[in-house]
Amino acid sequence: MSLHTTRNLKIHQPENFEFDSIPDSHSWDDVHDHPSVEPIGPDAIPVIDLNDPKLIAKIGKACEEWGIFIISNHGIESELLNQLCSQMHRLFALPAEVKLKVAKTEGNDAGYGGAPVSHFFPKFSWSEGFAIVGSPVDHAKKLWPDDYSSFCEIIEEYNKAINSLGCRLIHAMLLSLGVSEEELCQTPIGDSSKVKTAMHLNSYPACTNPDWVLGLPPHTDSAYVAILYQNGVPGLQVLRCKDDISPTRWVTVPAVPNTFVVNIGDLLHVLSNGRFHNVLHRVTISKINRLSCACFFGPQADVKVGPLSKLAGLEQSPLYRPVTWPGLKKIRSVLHDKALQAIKIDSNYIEG
Ligand SMILES: C=C1C[C@]23C[C@H]1CC[C@H]2[C@@]12CCC[C@@](C)(C(=O)O1)[C@H]2[C@@H]3C(=O)O
Ligand SMILES: O=C(O)CCC(=O)C(=O)O
Ligand SMILES: [Fe+2]
Repeated sequence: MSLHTTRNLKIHQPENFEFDSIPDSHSWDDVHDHPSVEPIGPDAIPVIDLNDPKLIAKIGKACEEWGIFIISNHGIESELLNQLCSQMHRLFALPAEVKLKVAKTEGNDAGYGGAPVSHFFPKFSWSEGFAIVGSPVDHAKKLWPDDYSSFCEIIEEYNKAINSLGCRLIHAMLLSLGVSEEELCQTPIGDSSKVKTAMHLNSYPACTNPDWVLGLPPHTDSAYVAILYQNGVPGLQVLRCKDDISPTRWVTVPAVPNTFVVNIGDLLHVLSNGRFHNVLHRVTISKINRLSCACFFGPQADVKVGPLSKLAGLEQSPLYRPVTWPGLKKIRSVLHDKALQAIKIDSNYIEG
């Protein structure tokens, strides 16, 4: 079985995944750096019903204490989710040489390849990804010259549905921070015309020997927030730091049918002046193929995001300097997990 890196994309083609003993290139030394635990007792990840009368308080608490929660009763049809899943299957089942026609290129987020964050790690991730920014039509035409429209239609329909869900969630998050209905539109994030989305489709091939491989290395997302659909197979884990009861541990996020996982990214941590937790997460692998679709909500390219003046006022001084989303991604591409430290008010990092 040959292993190869394709144009430095840090991905391997699915046909190369069928080996029993894991090659050193894919075998991580630190998968078991902390124990993996189930989401029970104090580690039960909050599940929030979108129709809960106490929605705002519950979302606020989950964003502060966890940075991740599961949302039920979201109103998105399961039929649409099944269609999204079939399109993801269809995409990742294409031969490697076809997928490589839409490989990511330097400086461009969109296209087929590994996650940019994987470049900071010495080992390969057991996954392939496809990022969609704006319309996927040009890429879809290259993938399926004779039938690209079904993919584009499903992506567009899903994008609309997830956008309105995202706006409702962001609205609730801002209210929980004490921003009033009137003030919402004056914040960069409360004005939905200033929010843009990007999608990341992930495929994690089944692995016969999954104990030392990782689907995605530990990372935070750079956006405000991500909404994740998973195909019923668990794999996502979040880091919970040492507390009175337990040591630092990886908590497995359950894959509850008909729910979405919502997690806080760096920009909402900045906007909330550190109140919302930008949760560190990773993906483990199992003997079943897993598919997921992460939808990232972030500001339009020219919008600068800093701590809300309401939160960074007299009592608490602002912790971070304002940044744009591309600006933050660029700093992350150099400093990786030290990026937020670099935009702290008291840091002397100068963007190059
Ligand atoms: C719009 C985005 C958001 C990206 C970059 C670009 C497309 C791919 C996204 C991810 C997905 C996987 C984790 C991450 C950290 C990565 O490496 O690629 C994300 C990154 C970010 O959160 O910045
Ligand atoms: O597949 C998952 O569960 C998580 C994916 C993820 O973290 C990402 O795309 O940023
Ligand atoms: Fe992520």
